Amino acid sequence: MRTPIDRATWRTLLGYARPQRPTILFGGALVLLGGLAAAAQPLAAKALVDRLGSGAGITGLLVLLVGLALAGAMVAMVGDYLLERAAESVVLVARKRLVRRLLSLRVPAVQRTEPGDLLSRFTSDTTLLREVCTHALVALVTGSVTTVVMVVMMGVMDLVLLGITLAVLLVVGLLALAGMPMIEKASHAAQSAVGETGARLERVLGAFRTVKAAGAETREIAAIERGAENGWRAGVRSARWESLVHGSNSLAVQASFLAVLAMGGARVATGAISLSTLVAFLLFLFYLHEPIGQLLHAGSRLQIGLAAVRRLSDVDQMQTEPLGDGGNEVSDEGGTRLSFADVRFRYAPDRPEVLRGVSVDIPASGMTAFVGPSGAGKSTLFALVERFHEPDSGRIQLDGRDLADWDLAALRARIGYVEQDAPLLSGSLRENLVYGRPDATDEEIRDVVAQTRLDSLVERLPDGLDTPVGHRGTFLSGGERQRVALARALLSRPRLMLLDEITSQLDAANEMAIRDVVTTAAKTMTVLVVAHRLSTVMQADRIVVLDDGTVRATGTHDELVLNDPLYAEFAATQLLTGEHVR
Ligand SMILES: Nc1ncnc2c1ncn2[C@@H]1O[C@H](COP(=O)(O)OP(=O)(O)OP(=O)(O)O)[C@@H](O)[C@H]1O
Repeated sequence: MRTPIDRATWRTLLGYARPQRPTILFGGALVLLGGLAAAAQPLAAKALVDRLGSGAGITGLLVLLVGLALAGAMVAMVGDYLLERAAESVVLVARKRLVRRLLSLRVPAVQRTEPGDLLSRFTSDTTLLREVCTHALVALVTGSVTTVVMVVMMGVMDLVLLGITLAVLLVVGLLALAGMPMIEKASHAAQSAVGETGARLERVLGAFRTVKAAGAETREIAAIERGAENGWRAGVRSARWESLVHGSNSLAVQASFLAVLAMGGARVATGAISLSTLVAFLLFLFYLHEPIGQLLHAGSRLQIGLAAVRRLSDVDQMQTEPLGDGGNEVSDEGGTRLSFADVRFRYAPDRPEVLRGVSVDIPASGMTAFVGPSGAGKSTLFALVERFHEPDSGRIQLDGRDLADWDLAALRARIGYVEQDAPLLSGSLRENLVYGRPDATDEEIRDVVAQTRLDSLVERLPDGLDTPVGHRGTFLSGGERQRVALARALLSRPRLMLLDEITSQLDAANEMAIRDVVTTAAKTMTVLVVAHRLSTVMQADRIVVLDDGTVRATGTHDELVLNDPLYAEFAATQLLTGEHVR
C-alpha cells in the first residue's frame, strides 16, 4: 500500500539522481542499445535457420551476428561505465549534502541523537544510494523497454505461445510485487541496526578509559554483538525476500520454456508454425530472462534505496540554523553590553524549568562572575547567549539588540566561549589554538601561548606546536586543556568572553597567572566567568548570585558579604579556597 510518505521518499530518491540526469540518460541509452542488439540476435538466428533449410549461403548473416554481438557488448560496456560514474557522483552529492545538513543542525537536535548513528548514515546509507539512483533506475527503464520489445516480437512470432509465456510471467510478477515491500522493511531494519551498533561503539570508544576502569568490556561486547546480530537477522530477512524475488525469474523462464517447448512442438508438428519460428521464440524466451531479471533486481535495489533515503531524510526533519562562515571576527572595539530580562528556559517540555525569570544587566566592560550552587543554571545562561538554545520567554540583548535579531554567525563571531571541561579537537596543538582564527600570525600565537603559560609545554612536546593532542585532547592534562581552550578564545580577541569554570583544574601558580590574564582581558572586552573559586570571584567587578534559576543578588564581593547572608555563607562554605572571607 503506497502512502504519501512513500511518494515523498520516491521524490527524494529521484532528487539525488537529478543532477546526474544527462549522464544517466546517455549511459542508459547505451545500455538499452546493447540490450536491443541482444534482442535482435534471435531474429538473425531465425534467418540463419531458414537459410540453412533452403541451402542458401550464411556467411553474411554470420558476420552480422558476430558484429551485432560485439557492437552490443561494447556499447553496453561504455554505458555501464557512465552509469558507474554517475553512481559515484550520486554518493558524493549525497555525502556533501548530508555533511552540510549535519553541520547546520542545532545543538539540541544533535544532543537528542547518537553521533554513531548519524555517522552510519553518512558512511553506510549514502553508499546504498550508489546503485539505486543510477543502475536500478536505468535497469527499470531498459528492462521494461527490452521486455516490451521482446514480448511484441514474440507476439509477432506466435500469439498462442506468447499467451502461455505471459500467463507464467504474471504469476512471477505477483510474487515479486508481494516481496518488494518486505525487502524495504528488512533493509531499513538492517540499516537501523547498523546505526544502533555504531552509536553503541561510539559510546564505548568515547569513554574508553571509563569502560576499562569499570571492567565493562564484556558487557559492552555482548551489547554490541547483540546489535550486530539484529542487523544480521534483518539482512538475512532481506536476502531471503531478494532471493525469492530473483529466483522466481529463473523459475518462470524455465517453466515457460518447458510449456512453450511442449506446446510449440505440437504446433510445429501440426504445421501451425515453422521450426525456425519455434527456435526464435525459444531464444527470445531465453533472452527474456535478462531484462526480467534486471527489472526484479532493480525493484529490490530500489526498495533498499528507499529505506536508505528514509534514514537520510530523518536528518532533513531535524532543526537547523545558518552555518558559521569562517572564524571569529577580531575586534578592537572594546566590550559589549549584555542584558537578560525575565528569561525563562527549560531544556524540554518534560524537564523542570532551569531559568525561572533571570534579569540582569551587564555593562560593556569589566569582569562579571556568576556564582551559585551546582545546577543553578550558570552554564545554561552561557548556552543561551551563544544561542545554542532559545529562551522560552524573556529577552536577551547584546548591545541593545535582541539576540534573535542578530545574524547568528556575526553574533557568535563576537563571542569567545570556553566551555566546561574544555574539550579540544584531535589534531595538532597549533590547529587547536587557531581554530577560531585560522589567519592568526605566528607572533600572535606565541603571544597567547606565553600569556596562558603554555610555553613550557610547547618546549617539552616533541614537535612543539605541531604535536598532536589526541582525541578530545587526551594527550594533555586537564589543566593544559583548559589553558589551550583559553588561549584559543584569547586569540580570537572577541568582544564578549564566556569562561565556564576555566580554572577548576589548574594548580595555584597557573591559576594565579590565568586570573591575571583574564583580568587584563576584562579591560578590553566584556568577560563573564562561571567561578567556583573565591579568588576568581573576588577579582570580579561584579558578582551575580544565581540560585535555582533566579538571580538572588548582584554586587561586589564586599557588598554581597555585607548584604546577603546567604552569599556570605555560600562564599565561606562552598567556594573553593583556602582564603578567608573578609
Ligand atoms: N542539555 C541538557 N538537557 C537537559 N537538562 C540539562 C541540560 N544541560 C543541563 N541540564 C540541567 O539544567 C540544570 C542547570 O544546569 P547548568 O549546567 O546550567 O548548571 P550550572 O549552574 O552550570 O551547574 P554546575 O556548576 O554544576 O556546572 C541542571 O539541573 C542540569 O541537569
